[in-house]
Amino acid sequence: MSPRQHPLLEMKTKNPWHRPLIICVAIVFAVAVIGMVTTGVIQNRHIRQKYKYGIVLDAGSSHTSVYVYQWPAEKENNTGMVQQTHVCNVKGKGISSYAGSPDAAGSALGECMEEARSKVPTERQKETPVYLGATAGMRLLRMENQSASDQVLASVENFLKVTPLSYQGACIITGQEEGAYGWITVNYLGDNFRKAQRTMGALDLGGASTQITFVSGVEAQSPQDFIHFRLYGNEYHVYTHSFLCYGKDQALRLALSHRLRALPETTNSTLLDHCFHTGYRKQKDLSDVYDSPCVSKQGTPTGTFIHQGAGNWSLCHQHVQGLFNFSQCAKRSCSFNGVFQPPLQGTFGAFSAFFFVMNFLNLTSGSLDDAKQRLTSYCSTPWEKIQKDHPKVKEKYLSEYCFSGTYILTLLEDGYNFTSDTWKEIKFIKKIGDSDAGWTLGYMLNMTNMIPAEAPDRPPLPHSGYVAVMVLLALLLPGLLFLGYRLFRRSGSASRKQIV
Ligand SMILES: Nc1ncnc2c1ncn2[C@@H]1O[C@H](COP(=O)(O)OP(=O)(O)O)[C@@H](O)[C@H]1O
Ligand SMILES: [Ca+2]
Repeated sequence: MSPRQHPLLEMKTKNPWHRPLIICVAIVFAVAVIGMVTTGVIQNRHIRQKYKYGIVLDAGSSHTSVYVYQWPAEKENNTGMVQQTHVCNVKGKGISSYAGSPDAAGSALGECMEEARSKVPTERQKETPVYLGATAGMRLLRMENQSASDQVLASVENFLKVTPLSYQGACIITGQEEGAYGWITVNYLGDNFRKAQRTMGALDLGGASTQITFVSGVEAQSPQDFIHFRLYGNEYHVYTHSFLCYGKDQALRLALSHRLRALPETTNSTLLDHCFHTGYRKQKDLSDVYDSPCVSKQGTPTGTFIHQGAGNWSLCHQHVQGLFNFSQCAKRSCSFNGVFQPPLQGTFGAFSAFFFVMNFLNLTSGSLDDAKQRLTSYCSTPWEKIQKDHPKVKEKYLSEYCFSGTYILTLLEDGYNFTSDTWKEIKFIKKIGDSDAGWTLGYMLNMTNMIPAEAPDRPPLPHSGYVAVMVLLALLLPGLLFLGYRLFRRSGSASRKQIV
């Protein structure tokens, strides 16, 4: 008998699981899966593309840099999310050099501000905060001439106020803030706060001041040198000290003034300098040395002198040591000039001029003894050869690297008390990831309240993980249904066969 003729089989082939129905169900499932996958992907991309922006101007003693930061709008309290996307170095000197023509200080920022603005999408510009922080150059100008410093600040303020960005203020930050924000930057970028892991100390060397900042377990001897932070639910007891006049440019002036004192007061006398290369010879203005509150002077020395190199590292080292006072220390332990410093603890990130100089001299790795040996040979290299070997390096920097390298070794070893053993704990760094190490990022994080005192509540899965799980489930579900259907069919046809 043919199956067609069997009445029971006739009934089976007409059950609700007909082919058209299966096709319909399959289409609906396929559409649902495509819908879920698309939603997941679009949702994810949407979040990744929505950024917020912030701009910080670092008005240093030697020059101004404009930093642009960006972070995903919905993740601003997650550490590691803020990144530097652009930096622009303003042409010319630092804003404090405009003391004689304050009106020009603001407009000098024009090109870089335009460049920075172009990095921010137009629709975000109105809400993008702009901060200007001035450091030691302006601290010195304020000490010398408060009204000139006020006028320079007013000039940059007037300029920044009229940009389409959200101007938040221009101020001279304290040395303590400069140190603390540098420390926040390196530890934020290292993700040390969120992971509650050991923090890294921060060493910043500028032209007019230098900062040392690290976590210390020692009780505060001088409370003004300690700051307390509560970040992501953890407590940090941080020592920080800023030495005004101990940036490398002011230290060089101080060193020159010490040597000049020993010279006869006739004009154009020759100053033999062991921190400069043999063959280096330049006529300089005395005012270039003395025009600073960091250098003590009697009267206002005018005229010129001949600055002549005599490249000898150990004599230069001795001379540089003379810039520090190591004898007086009324506290338990000191760095120099009677300033309390607890024992060094942990690793240190050394940036800004610490990095520029040590990187140029190829001294970012190796031991302290190696560094001294290499510097000895570098300082004794004739100026002519140095120039020939580095034709593209700015002459001012090039002529000063022997002094700057010697100053850095002396500051770190004799000043801050690093030893041959602890030398390896110093990492000379320029950037962490894409962001420069420096105080600006920490400053912006603080001003925008982007580091919470308590760890934010987090969903158990990161967003990408959540999307991945959802997509996986969406793909698995129809597969399982199809499998179930096949099993159901198979058992159905088995029972039909039995009936047949
Ligand atoms: N390529 C370089 N080589 C050597 N020194 C550099 C280089 N670039 C910048 N510097 C120095 O880094 C220092 C930066 O200091 P700056 O931030 O302007 O001052 P401060 O922080 O004291 O206000 C200056 O002494 C500047 O000359
Ligand atoms: Ca600086």
